[in-house]
Amino acid sequence: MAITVLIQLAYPKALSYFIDNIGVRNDMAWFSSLALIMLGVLALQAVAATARYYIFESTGYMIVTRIRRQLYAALIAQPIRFYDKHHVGELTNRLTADVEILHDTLTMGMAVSLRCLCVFIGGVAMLLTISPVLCLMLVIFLPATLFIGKMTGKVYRKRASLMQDGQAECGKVAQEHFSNIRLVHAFSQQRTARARYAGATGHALSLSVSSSALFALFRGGSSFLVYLALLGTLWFGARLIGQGVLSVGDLTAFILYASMVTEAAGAIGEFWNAWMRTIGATEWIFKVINTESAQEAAPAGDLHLQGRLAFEDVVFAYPERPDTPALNGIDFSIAAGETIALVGASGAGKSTIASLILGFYQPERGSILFDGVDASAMTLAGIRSKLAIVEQEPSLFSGSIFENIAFALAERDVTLDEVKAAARLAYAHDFISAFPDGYDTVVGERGAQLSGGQKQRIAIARALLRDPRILILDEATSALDSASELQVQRALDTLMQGRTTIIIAHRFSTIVKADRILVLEQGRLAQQGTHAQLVAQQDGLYFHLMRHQLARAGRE
Ligand SMILES: Nc1ncnc2c1ncn2[C@@H]1O[C@H](COP(=O)(O)OP(=O)(O)OP(=O)(O)O)[C@@H](O)[C@H]1O
Repeated sequence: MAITVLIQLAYPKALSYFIDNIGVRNDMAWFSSLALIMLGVLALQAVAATARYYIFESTGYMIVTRIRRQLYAALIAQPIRFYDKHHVGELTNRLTADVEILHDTLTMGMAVSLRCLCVFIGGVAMLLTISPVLCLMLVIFLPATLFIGKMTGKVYRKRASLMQDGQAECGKVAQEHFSNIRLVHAFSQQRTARARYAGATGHALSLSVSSSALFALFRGGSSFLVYLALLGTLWFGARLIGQGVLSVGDLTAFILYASMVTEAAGAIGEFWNAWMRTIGATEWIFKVINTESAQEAAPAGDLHLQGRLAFEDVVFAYPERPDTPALNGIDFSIAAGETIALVGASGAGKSTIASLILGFYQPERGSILFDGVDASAMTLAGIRSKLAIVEQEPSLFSGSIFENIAFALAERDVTLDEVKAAARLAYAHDFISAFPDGYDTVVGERGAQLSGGQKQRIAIARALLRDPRILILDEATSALDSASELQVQRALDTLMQGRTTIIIAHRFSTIVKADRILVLEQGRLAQQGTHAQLVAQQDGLYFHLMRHQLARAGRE
């Protein structure tokens, strides 16, 4: 950068020397060698500019990648309540678009403004050496340009933050419709989807357009001031030449330096605006990176659990609905190896109990105990290393079947033999082996290339590989065909053997088989006992629920 700036600054002076000697020297060979020297210098400048461009661009990419990784790590570490507030589409947009803004500012913006600052300082020094009197002309206009830049910069910063929020909203709307594309088509909601996206992009557009108006005003105003300054210099310079104080070459050099300096001042002002825009747009990123939860979670440690679990007077409300407790004074204990069915109407709090066991949220009051020890006295990673969940709609990643099963163990590499052993126990080995690529079969996004029963058996194999002490099963409400159902049930029976199991149960057969049933009603524990004990209480909620379920089964 130093080379390019020095050459840029030397150029008008050389030109002035050239012009003033045209009339004095009449030696073509001298002119030719001077022109050759200038050509060489210009070539050197081109090489230096290329190197500068490369260094800034590549450094910018490295910084942006680093920030993107830090943001991703911070997002992944955020507690589940963060994801209740922020939509996936919004977050992916922040990860790409917001971070990208940094790249432009950090690369060309930074390179240009640093160069401009050097050119500005050097140019002012050259102007002063040529004619301090003429400099007065510029002194009147420069502060005005800088002032405009500073004022607009402040407004930009606020606007940029709003603009990025608008873009994030667009990402959220798009992602929501893409991920529910089957539903959108099935309900012929393409037009609504288009309208919602048009609404979101329209809002983002109006924010961008009003920012462009501000930018245009800044550009127009500062370029008017620049030309006004040059015109004044020309007028005043002509008078100085008439008085014999200044040569034509000096005035030419002065004008070149003056335009260099004003251009540099304008570019610095523009960079200032861009910088403010970047700060505004990236405020959110750094806020997330610096949150406490973004810090590395405590390691799992070597926790030994038998699998006893207890809730003691647990009260909990979701952060989004602080005034409506989802659980209210829940009290129960489960012995190691016991199978518990959680039953209750929709919204009674079954999934919330599972979320609290998994440490997705912390109780507001009361405690959760593992083997008699309060969960708050253990590390979350330690507790989770002893837990596994099989979801209602098993989540699979778009990688291979091997990767999806091996996902169970984050802390160490898993061998193919271990994965195969888990798949065999989950009755999944046969169908996996029947695929041409076996365990390397790619399952498609969210496991789209597998049947419901196959996905469930892969999820069961994953849980088996984890070898948990406590197992949480969210029973699928949608029925599989009977052959598939049988295989899934056999796989589940293997998985549950010797483990404490909490089932969010929907099927009669599962509920009846459980060692104990916890009946929930609007966040409270209404009843608990075995099936036989509970059906005996004919005025109880369980009796009512079962009658309802059996009547429905009869109708089906
Ligand atoms: N993330 C959330 N934010 C705010 N409220 C929530 C959230 N998840 C659930 N709730 C509310 O908490 C209450 C208990 O919900 P929960 O999902 O535990 O019920 P459930 O018994 O599992 O229901 P279902 O059988 O329908 O899955 C409900 O009133 C529900 O609306």
